[in-house]
Amino acid sequence: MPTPSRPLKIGTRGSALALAQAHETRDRLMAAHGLAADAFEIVVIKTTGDRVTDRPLKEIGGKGLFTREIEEALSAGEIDIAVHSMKDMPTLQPGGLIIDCLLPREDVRDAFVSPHHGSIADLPEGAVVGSSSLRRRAQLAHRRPDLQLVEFRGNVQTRLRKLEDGVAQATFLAMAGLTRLDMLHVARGPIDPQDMLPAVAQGAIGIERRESDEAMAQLLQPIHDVETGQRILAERAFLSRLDGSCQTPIAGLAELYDGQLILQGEILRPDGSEAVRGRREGDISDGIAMGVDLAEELLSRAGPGFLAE
Ligand SMILES: NCc1[nH]cc(CCC(=O)O)c1CC(=O)O
Repeated sequence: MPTPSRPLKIGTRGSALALAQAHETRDRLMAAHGLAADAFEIVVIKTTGDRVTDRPLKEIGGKGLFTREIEEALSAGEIDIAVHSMKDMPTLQPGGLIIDCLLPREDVRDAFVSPHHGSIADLPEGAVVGSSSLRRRAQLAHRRPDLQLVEFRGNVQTRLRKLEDGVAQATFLAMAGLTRLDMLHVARGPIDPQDMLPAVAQGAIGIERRESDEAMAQLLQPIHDVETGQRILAERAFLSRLDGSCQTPIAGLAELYDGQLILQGEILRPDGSEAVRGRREGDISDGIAMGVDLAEELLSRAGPGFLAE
């Protein structure tokens, strides 16, 4: 347990969104345990993904671009917990580390952002759309093959400036990130998940700890959201069976209705020429099996080589 002489160290990236997520985690821990802010220290860690901003993410390659340095600090005991966007997390954590605490999930949807157009359907033929997300690029190309796609990296402010400068007519951002940054006003609105199925774990914050750290497990337990955990488990089982890397356009969303789990998944060719989509419905306790099963169905319908572009 944190004491005034030894604050609990929360590791995070330094982006505005990452800091908002670290603060949300700290605030929930403060409320759950009646602790003051000075019982915590937020430790900002620069990752490879933060350092290299001039190249598309897929060129830098490798898993955990935004997480490796943070996990190294956690393993070394330099921090006590790490706060992550689950969307950016590889399906397997390094030995000795575990994520078994998920905060209540935010809006899972993507947002359409554009200065002059209200929706994807409103975009004129041949319009330029900026996105560095392989999934969003493939989904958009599938639906609107006439549009032109350009790489769009950088933080929210950078991307908005590019829109103002006319580099592109539209882009996409996660509703969750905009909400947490109090920037929902920049969005035209959310995109229905049936039109653009979100990334696996979009909108979910996960808290990683050392597996051996029982005191931390107890401290985190009251802020864990069980339903979010069940949904993320099914989505990540789906992703894991697809061996999803950041080179592959994959979307997945689990929702709970009346104690039933509904899982939707989609894989696409990077150029959007083909999309394969499926759905499973079952008992909440079968989430992992449903994820694996849906992945296998999509793989077999897609045929060999679909994901290896
Ligand atoms: N890959 C970057 C990233 N990781 C998590 C979010 C948004 C917040 C979330 O989905 O939890 C974003 C930005 C975006 O997609 O707009």
